[in-house]
Parts: sequence; C-alpha cells; structure tokens
Amino acid sequence: TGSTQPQRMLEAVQKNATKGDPESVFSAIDYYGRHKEWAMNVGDEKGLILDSVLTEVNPSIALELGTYCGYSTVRIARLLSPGSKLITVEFNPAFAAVARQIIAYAGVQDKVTLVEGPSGDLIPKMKERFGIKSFDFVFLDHWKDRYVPDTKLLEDCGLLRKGTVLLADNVICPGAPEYLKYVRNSPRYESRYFKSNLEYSKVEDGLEKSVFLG
Ligand SMILES: Cn1ncc2cc([C@H](O)c3cccc(CNC(=O)c4cc(-c5ccc(F)cc5)cc(O)c4O)c3)ccc21
Ligand SMILES: [Mg+2]
Repeated sequence: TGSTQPQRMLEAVQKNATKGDPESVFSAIDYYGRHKEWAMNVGDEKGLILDSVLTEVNPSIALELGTYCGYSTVRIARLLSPGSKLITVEFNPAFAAVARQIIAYAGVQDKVTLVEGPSGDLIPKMKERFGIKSFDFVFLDHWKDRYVPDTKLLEDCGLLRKGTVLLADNVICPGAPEYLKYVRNSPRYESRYFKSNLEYSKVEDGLEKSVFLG
C-alpha cells in the first residue's frame, strides 16, 4: 500500500524488525535499501564509521541535520549514554511523520527530539528552545549546499565548543565541495576524510570528520 518510499520503508520496518530493537530496525531499512529500493540512508557501510566516531565522542548533546526516515537517528540514539540527547531537524513533514514512527518503533524516542522546520531557522533557536549551551557532536546529512551556511550559523550562534565533532555525509557523492574547502582550509578545524562507499552501492563516497578548535 505505502504510496511513498518513506511509507514503504516504514512498512518494511513494521514487517521485518522487532519492536524496541534498534539494531533490527536499521537492519530492516538496510535490507530494504539494498534489495528492494535504493534509499538515501547513510547505510551500513558508512554507518559503521558513524558508530565508531560516535562511540569515541560519546556526546551528551548531539545534533542531526536531515532526519529523512530516521535511519541515522536510530543508529546514533542507540549508542547514546543514559541521559544524553539527540536533536534531529527535518523540514519535510511527510519525512518527519515517518521518522517519528520509526524512532518510536526502535524504542529510542526518549533520547530523541525531532524538530520540524528548516535548519537555518531552527539553529538560531536551539539555545532558547532547548537550553543548549553547545553541541558535542553534529551529523550533517541534509541538503549538501546547506552544509557551509549551517556550519557558519552554528559557529555564529555559539553552538560549537573546543572539541565539538562535525561529521558530514556525502562529501564525495553527491558531494559537498564547498564544505570540504571550508573545513579543510579553515584554521579553526582539524579535518579527516573517511573513505567509504555510497549507501547500497559501489560508488565511492565518504564522511568528513572535522573537530572545531574554538
Ligand atoms: C534545510 N533543511 N533542514 C532540514 C532538512 C532536511 C532535509 C531532508 O532530510 C532532505 C531531503 C532531501 C535530500 C536531503 C539531502 N540528502 C541527499 O540529498 C542525499 C543524496 C544522496 C544521493 C546519492 C547519489 C544519488 F544518485 C542520488 C542521491 C545520498 C545521500 O546519502 C544523501 O544524504 C535531505 C532537507 C533540507 C533540510
Ligand atoms: Mg546522506
């Protein structure tokens, strides 16, 4: 029945995953994305890099730009220590509606706050709305031409601190060339590229990890 891809993805989760088991939820999405219908989730291969960076940072407060169906939201939330929070930003109401159901199905809803709206509007409101001093970790996976303006916005709003880790998806495919130039040429970031592949594909892609130096 599911008329949109997100709805079909949700159906695949409800059919194949175990309620309350985050691992089974993102595995069901990976199976769907690999064998049924390609989908723009960070995926299992880049997901392992996300897992390792996240485990290393162990953030108390994390931000995700671009929820889509909640695949990386669930991947991140499952690894958060008790009391830690993930705020995820999605502007598309249809995506947000599916993501809320997938996040709930995985049982990680207590760790996740999904805010609906464009990142450019929401970032300046983070401090007042959520009482955030600064983020420990930021995952960028929304429109690739928003990576630079939103990174600058996070800086200007005082939402980054010495040691905040930014992890950006798709820096090769579809690509975020301006973002790579920005973080690699700025003295305020220490950047490293993690080579991988585009989700469910053999095409090269990778994640850029950038530590804000203050
Ligand atoms: C402003 N604002 N604030 C919040 C917010 C949230 C959104 C949505 O979540 C949204 C909607 C559509 C597209 C994206 C970006 N993602 C991609 O475009 C992408 C593409 C591919 C790929 C690769 C190869 C292809 F051939 C085709 C697509 C692989 C990937 O992993 C991707 O992440 C994100 C958008 C703007 C937002
Ligand atoms: Mg992506």
